[in-house]
Amino acid sequence: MEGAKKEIPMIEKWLNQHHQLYTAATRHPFTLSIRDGSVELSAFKRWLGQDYIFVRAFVPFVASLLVKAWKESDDDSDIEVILGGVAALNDEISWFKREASKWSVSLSSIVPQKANLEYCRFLESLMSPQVEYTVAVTAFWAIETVYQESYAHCLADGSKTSEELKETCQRWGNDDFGRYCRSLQDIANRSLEKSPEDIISKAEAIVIRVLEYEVEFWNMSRGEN
Ligand SMILES: Cc1ncc(CN)c(N)n1
Repeated sequence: MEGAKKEIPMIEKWLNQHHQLYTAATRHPFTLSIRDGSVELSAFKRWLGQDYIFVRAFVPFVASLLVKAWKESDDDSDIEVILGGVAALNDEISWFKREASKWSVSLSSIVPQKANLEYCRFLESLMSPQVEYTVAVTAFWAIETVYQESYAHCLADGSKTSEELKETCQRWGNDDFGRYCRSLQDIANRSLEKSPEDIISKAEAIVIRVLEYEVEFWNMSRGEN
């Protein structure tokens, strides 16, 4: 008997179609330099300070996503997965403060760079109630996954990551964070599957923008913008 042909989930399709951009975000020269042990400490510190600012802006975005999940999702477990993300962010903020003090980075005097401000403004635009849950949860998957893929690669076979940066890589590269990102991917795929064409196109455009913003974000570590 011939079995029903299974459709390729939307996110897998996009990862194939936008492979080059996805690789630019998840195999960026900054994280590759962490992986090969050649990273400049000044670049790492620049990233650390900028990311602290980003993470603070990320919290209200995730809070808005919880509201959308509560109103629009047909699966109660979505809220639990997203709440797990909020808990991880709570830990992340404490970790940034500890890590900044370890490297003598003064978080109160960090000036957000242009790429960071633009990314935070983009996050704010996604908080609008007009942005559908499907679009926002797909953006959330992309944002979290870029860090997961990038930092997991810094710990994978053949890496020469220094001992002092391994904890940073573990934060996003660990298996639990990987499972959490796969749960977000499942949520996004399920939500996309039920969505009309215009929402699917909107979500795809947002994923492309997230990947571009992530590349620009890593670029800041070079200190050029
Ligand atoms: C820019 C950026 N993107 C993603 C993450 C992962 N929460 C982060 N901390 N910073």
